[in-house]
Parts: sequence; structure tokens; C-alpha cells
Amino acid sequence: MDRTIEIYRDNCILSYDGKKEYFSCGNSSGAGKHVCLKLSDVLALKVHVKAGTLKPYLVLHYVVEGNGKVLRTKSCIITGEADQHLRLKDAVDAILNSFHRPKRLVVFINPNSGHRKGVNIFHNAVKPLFELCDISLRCIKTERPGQPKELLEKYDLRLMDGLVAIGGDGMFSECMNGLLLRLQKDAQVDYNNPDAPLSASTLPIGIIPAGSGNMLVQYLHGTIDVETSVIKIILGDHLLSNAVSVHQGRKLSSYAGLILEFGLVGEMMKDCEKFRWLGPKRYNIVPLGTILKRKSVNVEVEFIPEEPQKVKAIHKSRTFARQMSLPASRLQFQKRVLRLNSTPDFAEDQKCWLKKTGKVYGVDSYVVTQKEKDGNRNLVPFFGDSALHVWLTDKCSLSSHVSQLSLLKELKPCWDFKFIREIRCRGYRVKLPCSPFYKDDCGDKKLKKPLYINCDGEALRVDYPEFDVRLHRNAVPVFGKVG
Ligand SMILES: Nc1ncnc2c1ncn2[C@@H]1O[C@H](COP(=O)(O)OP(=O)(O)OP(=O)(O)O)[C@@H](O)[C@H]1O
Repeated sequence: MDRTIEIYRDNCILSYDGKKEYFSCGNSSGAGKHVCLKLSDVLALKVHVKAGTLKPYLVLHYVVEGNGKVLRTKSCIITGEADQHLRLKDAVDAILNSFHRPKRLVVFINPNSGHRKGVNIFHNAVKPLFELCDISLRCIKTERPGQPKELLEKYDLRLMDGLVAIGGDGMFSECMNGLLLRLQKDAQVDYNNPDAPLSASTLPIGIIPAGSGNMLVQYLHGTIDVETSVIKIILGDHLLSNAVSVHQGRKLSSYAGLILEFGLVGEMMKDCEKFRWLGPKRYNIVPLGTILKRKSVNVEVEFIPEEPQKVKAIHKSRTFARQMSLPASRLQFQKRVLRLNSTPDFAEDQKCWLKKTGKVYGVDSYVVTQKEKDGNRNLVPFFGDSALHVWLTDKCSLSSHVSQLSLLKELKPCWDFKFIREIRCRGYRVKLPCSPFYKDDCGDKKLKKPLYINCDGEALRVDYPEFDVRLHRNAVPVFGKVG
């Protein structure tokens, strides 16, 4: 029987058995097995030549869902005549091109993340899949902290459809910082001013888990499976994620894309850094010591409360535009993304600031917030929330505090405690009125003893008795879909 091969109209790729009764995809494991695929699950269609006979055949590579939200690749052989192959290949390639999947990626590998497997992961699990899908890669193995930021400062962004960080949350954060800072410079944004609207990125960032902390990947894909992360990047879907900026001493200290925890958790990260030689195990051991010596600190937290009405109005007035750093041609790849004045004009809102004061163990905020799903106690991540979720941990017994932190670690609701005060806001300022300070040569007040913020898994030093945090909505697209 002659096998002709066709693209069927309902978005399935199929081989036609010649009887017009059913459509099937020739399968290497045996004839007659019918595979129905959505074209959006197709990764690539490759022409191969059978050794000896020189007869060409096609191999279709596609995605299937496995258990526990994991994605896997599968392939099947499609037989037929050479002219049919050509027709099918052209048709499939045209369809795949119309999906605007990334074609050129810059990959930053942190070889020292987690169990130091980043380079192996790249060669064994990442590169082969990207190559299969004809994605050209510029691969940079980092040699020191700060390198992605340095490279991105000058990198020709026209040469990429996205960034990929192989490492942990810290590596993602560093790439995001490098990209956002570069874009602020290009757009001449006064990034040292906490109230300056952020120029958002239209270049997506992907993350492939290889670190000790892979929370962002877990949030995004519901699994920290490497192959799933690679497939999600290839498929090109992305969601808009918020970021926050941290300013102190009239300067931008950092952006964060995941978490910002001042006080106890910041101290934990600083203590963990001293035990880096222990590897990822340090995160299980060292925090116990930090919590035993926990200290509260007097704070004044001034914040701009969430105002749903107002936030909605601001969204309407946003315009659509292109990444300033990208030439028009590259934008074929970009989905239309909001060109944000991602921060509402805070200066206008000075009157709206509210204040909470007290002695606290921490002022913590999630950039990716968590919402309870369907009334049950399981939390689902929310990347584009209209406000920051901030909580103050007041003085409490050690046992209650440990219970609360354990819930937090297990990603369970942990705010139903009397000593937790919650705020939803668009930005806040932490003042440390009772922390000893001195005046430096410029007359600026500086803390005698630095305090720390856990900024996306890295310890960020607080040197000034005041710092500012601002939410920037939809600041950066991230490859993947929640779920
Ligand atoms: N080659 C390198 N050597 C050491 N540190 C690096 C290197 N490249 C990047 N870094 C820095 O390492 C930090 C942590 O990276 P990452 O999140 O990938 O690893 P992690 O294992 O999850 O975290 P940590 O190492 O802090 O436990 C990042 O802030 C990044 O700047």
C-alpha cells in the first residue's frame, strides 16, 4: 500500500494510510500504532538516510507528558516516498517557524552551582536537545561571580532570542540583574532612583536547574527535572514575571526575581556562605545555628499599599512597544509584550505611604507570590501579582518561630500566626532607627555592623540604616508556564 503523508487541518501531523479512513504516524516500534500529535508538541522533523540502501526516511521528534508534570521527548519514523518527505518536511518546518520559538540562545553555565554538575548537564542533557531543534548556542562557562552581569553590559542583544542560566536561583538572578541593568542603561533610566519606572525586558530568560536552590524552576514547571526545563525553553512559551529593586545609599543594590528576606533569613544566607565548602548540605545545617542566635531589630516599615482600582487604571494606559535594544527583525520572535512603565509613579503617591513599626526578626517578601488554590491549603505560585506580599515577624517564642519557618520551607501557608503581620504593597522602605551608625566621609549614615538580606538565595549586605524596595510588574519574561 502506498503511504502518502499529509498535514491534517486540525493541527495534527499525520501520515495518511491511503484509505482516507484514519490517519496514523508510522511508528518504529510496529506498524498500525496510531499517534495523534498536536503540532505544538512537535520539536523537529529530521531527514535520515538508511545506511546501505541510501533510502531516506524521516524521524519526527515530539514531546509527551510523563508523570509528575515531567516532559519527555519521543520519536517515531515516518516512511514514504522522497517527494512526500520533502513536502512534509517543508510543511512542518514552516509550521514550526510560525511558532516563533527561540533560534539563538546565550547560555551561562555556573560550573560551581550545587553539586557542580552544571557542565555535565549542559553537555549531556541540554546541548543535544537544543541542537536537535537547530537552536544555535553561545555558551559561556562562568569563572567567577558577577561575570554574566559584566558580559551582558556590552553584549549585542540582537544576537539572541533569550538567555539561559544553568545553575540555581542565584544564577538566574544574576542573569536577570545583568539584563535589567543593561536595559536601564540603554533606555537612560536613572536606575539609582528607586522611583524611576523600569524599562522592562522583552528577552526571556530560561533556567535549567543545577543549583542547591532551584525554587524558581519548581515554581515554573512543578518539577526540577532538567529535560522538562530544556523542552519548555525550546517550546518558547513564556510568562511575564515581576521583579523588585533594592536601593540603599542612593544606589541600586540589586534586583530580585524570587525572594527578598531581611533579617533572620538574610543572616542565615550570610552564615551559609562561610560554610560553602560543605556544599548544598550547608543549607540544612547552618540555619539551625543562625536561628538559635536570632536577634530582633527595631524597624519602621513605610509602605505604599496595594490599590486595586488605581493599579487597573495604570494598566489601561500602558502602551505596547518593542525592546529598545532589539532591531525590528528580531522582534518576529517576540510575542507582544507590555513595554512597561512597570512601576507606577511613586513620587505622586507620597501621601499614600503607611507605616508599621516594631521589633521584628525579619521583613520578608515574595516577588513570586503564593496563592491558595481552590480553597485547599496547597499554594500555587503567581508570577505577575499586582502587589508584593510582605510579612513582618514580630517577637515570638523559638518553638513557634521554628514551626512557622518549617511551614515556609515546605511552601505551605505560614501566615496564620499572631506574630506575623502581613502587608500587600507596591513598595516599601525599611528604616533601622535604633541600629548603631556612624557618618562616612560624605556625611552619609552607615551601619556600624552590617545586616543582611536574602536576595534570591544570595546574602546582600545592608550598610545603610534605610533601604527601599519597589515592585516592578512584568519586568522580565521567563521561559515556561506555571504548572
Ligand atoms: N564560576 C563561578 N564560581 C563561583 N560562583 C559563581 C560562578 N559563576 C557564578 N557564580 C555565582 O554563584 C552564585 C550562586 O549560584 P547558583 O545559584 O547557580 O548556585 P547555588 O548552588 O544554587 O547557590 P549557592 O552556590 O549559593 O549555594 C551566583 O550568585 C553567581 O553569581
